[in-house]
Amino acid sequence: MTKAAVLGSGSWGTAFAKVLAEAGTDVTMWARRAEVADAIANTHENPFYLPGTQLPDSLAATSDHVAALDGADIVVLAVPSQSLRANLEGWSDSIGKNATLLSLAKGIESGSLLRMSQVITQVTGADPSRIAVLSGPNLAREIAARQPAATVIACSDSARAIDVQKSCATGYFRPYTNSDVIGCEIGGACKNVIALACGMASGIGLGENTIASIITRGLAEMIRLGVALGAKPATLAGLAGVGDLVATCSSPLSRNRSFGHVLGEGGSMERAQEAAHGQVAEGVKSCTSVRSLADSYDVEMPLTDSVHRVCHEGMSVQEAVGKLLGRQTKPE
Ligand SMILES: NC(=O)C1=CN([C@@H]2O[C@H](COP(=O)(O)OP(=O)(O)OC[C@H]3O[C@@H](n4cnc5c(N)ncnc54)[C@H](O)[C@@H]3O)[C@@H](O)[C@H]2O)C=CC1
Ligand SMILES: O=C(CO)COP(=O)(O)O
Repeated sequence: MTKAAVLGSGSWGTAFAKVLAEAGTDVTMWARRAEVADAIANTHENPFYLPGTQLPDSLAATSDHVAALDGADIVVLAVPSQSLRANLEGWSDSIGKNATLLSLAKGIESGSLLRMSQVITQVTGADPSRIAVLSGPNLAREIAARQPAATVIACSDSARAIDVQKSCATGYFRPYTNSDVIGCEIGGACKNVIALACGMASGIGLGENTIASIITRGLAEMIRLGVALGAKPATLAGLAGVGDLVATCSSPLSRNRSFGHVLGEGGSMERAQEAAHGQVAEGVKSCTSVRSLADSYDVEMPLTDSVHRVCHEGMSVQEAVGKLLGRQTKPE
């Protein structure tokens, strides 16, 4: 039986641990706070991040990372992007030498501008062939309710991708393998930024034409950056690109879209943060790192730049809209 450790017990870590357990994998979750681990282990619910969802009895939980990692074939990294490095530094020595490291995080590290798989290689020294990424239209609450969805598992080693695929395939969760790690990571990080833009647009009362235009031009930005970094355009036309963009930009369940909506309504960053109830909206930090990454490759990303200006330079959403539409006209 495949054994997995899920490190991070937020909404996606918990929902994905449930998927793994329901696919027949032996799963132990790690939570930073003992009260979260205790609640999962004793009440089979995570009242802090996924209230109301019954978790499988077989799902174990602990706040001791050494115990969670003991014998794990698959190590699922389910903490937010900006805290992955610091966490991994503490976990690295306890990770099995042949374990597959599966990243769930959708962001680009601030400062270093590294993708999550690159952070993992840097901290653990693991060969890139051991690192996999899972990304797709996977809003945690819908997956927890067993609503059908598909996803992508990207790994340069196809045998490992297939092992991970088998560990999480269920009657409602359909993972596809892909060898394009860069494409999946860029899709996941960029769609959060574009979802913030869609939320901002809906917050100031704009309708579906605007949202569709942002999604489509956001996709163009994502493809430009991805291709510059070595991604395949087909990956970004798939579940980890278009698929996740559509889900995140359209759903009120998205934390990024909701965060942008509050800003569009005229709320402050602090108000938007409060409304997120302690959950992460990755695009708020990644808009800056994606923008810097794009700059360093001479890639134009005007929507991403506008999201950065609204979030971090005090530009109003109205001003950002005016600036975007005032740009020189050009061919599609
Ligand atoms: N929630 C969702 O629907 C989905 C989320 N993701 C991605 O998964 C990643 C994790 O997101 P969620 O589980 O949704 O986040 P969350 O905000 O629900 O929970 C974050 C988890 O990380 C922990 N955490 C926060 N800062 C930490 C730190 N410094 N050290 C250790 N643990 C820390 C929290 O205690 C919590 O357990 C993010 O990159 C997100 O973009 C991907 C797909 C779906
Ligand atoms: O990544 C997600 C869906 O695929 C979740 O998006 P949010 O982080 O915006 O909720």
